[in-house]
Amino acid sequence: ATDAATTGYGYGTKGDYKSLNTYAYNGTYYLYDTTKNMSGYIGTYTANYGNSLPGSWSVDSNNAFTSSSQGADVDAHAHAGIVYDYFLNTHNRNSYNGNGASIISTVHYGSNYNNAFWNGSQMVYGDGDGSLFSPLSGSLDVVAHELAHAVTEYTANLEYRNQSGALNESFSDVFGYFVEPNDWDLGEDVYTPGKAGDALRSLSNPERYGQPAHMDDFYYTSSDNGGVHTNSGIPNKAAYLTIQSIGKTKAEKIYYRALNTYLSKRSDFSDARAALLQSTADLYGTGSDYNAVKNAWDSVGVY
Ligand SMILES: Cc1cccc(C(=O)O)c1OC(=O)C1CC1
Ligand SMILES: [Zn+2]
Repeated sequence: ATDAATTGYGYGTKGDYKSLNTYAYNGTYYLYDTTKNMSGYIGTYTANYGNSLPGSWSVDSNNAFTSSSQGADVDAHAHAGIVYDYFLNTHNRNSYNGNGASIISTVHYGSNYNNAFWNGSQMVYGDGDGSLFSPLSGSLDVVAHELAHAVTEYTANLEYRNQSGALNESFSDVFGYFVEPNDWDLGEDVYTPGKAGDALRSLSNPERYGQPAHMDDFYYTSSDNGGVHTNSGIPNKAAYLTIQSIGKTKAEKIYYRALNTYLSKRSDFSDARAALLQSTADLYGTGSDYNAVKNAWDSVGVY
């Protein structure tokens, strides 16, 4: 059989041209990227609107993934490659397990499914219902958010409930910003396609989308695993203040070091403050950067 790594192209869900790392096998082209220095590969599949995973390979007959139904596939594949490159180039981490594990994405999951998630083995994206969300792989910060859940699982493994769960969510939102730092919003590219200027969450103004930005407003609830998508506003605000003070380059190093070196499954907000202060001291000493991190967590009422 003739088979080889190829370069194809396609249009994302926004109609934007994207070059794609594909693979030719027996005259069919696959969203199968073997160009990275991984023991595995980056592969994109489609659930064909069903619920079985990973589903079937996303393929094309002429290496041009240009049909409208392929937009989500194109975005998931291209964005996964960008996020892989970010963790390797910025943090010297080879994939989510640090050892080149395959990055698998499945798109067209379910019907009008307004969610995206890491299921412990792979990323899964719904197409959205066209009102609340457009296909969720269309947003780079969403893909980074999901892959960051995998990184967290293989590092601190923050338990997905209460404060440790809100930290889990916050680290995913913060790495979503680090990968796509052109705004403080999360999911804005796929959230409410019919309405401009809004987002799923905001790091700079969590309150804008119903999240607390201070411990005084911590939301005690049994829903959403103890409000993990709500209370993440508090560490998110601290991250925003930190990045504004010490800059993205230093901030992303202390966030990665805290997650990879100091945090563990039951860590709470106070542990995150301590872990980020220790990471700052390790990397940059206890001068102005250290005081900026301290002030950020003081500002959100976490000591
Ligand atoms: C849209 C959505 C629904 C439920 C869970 C998640 C989740 O992955 O926690 C989710 O994705 C996000 O939050 C990403 C950032 C937009
Ligand atoms: Zn999440």
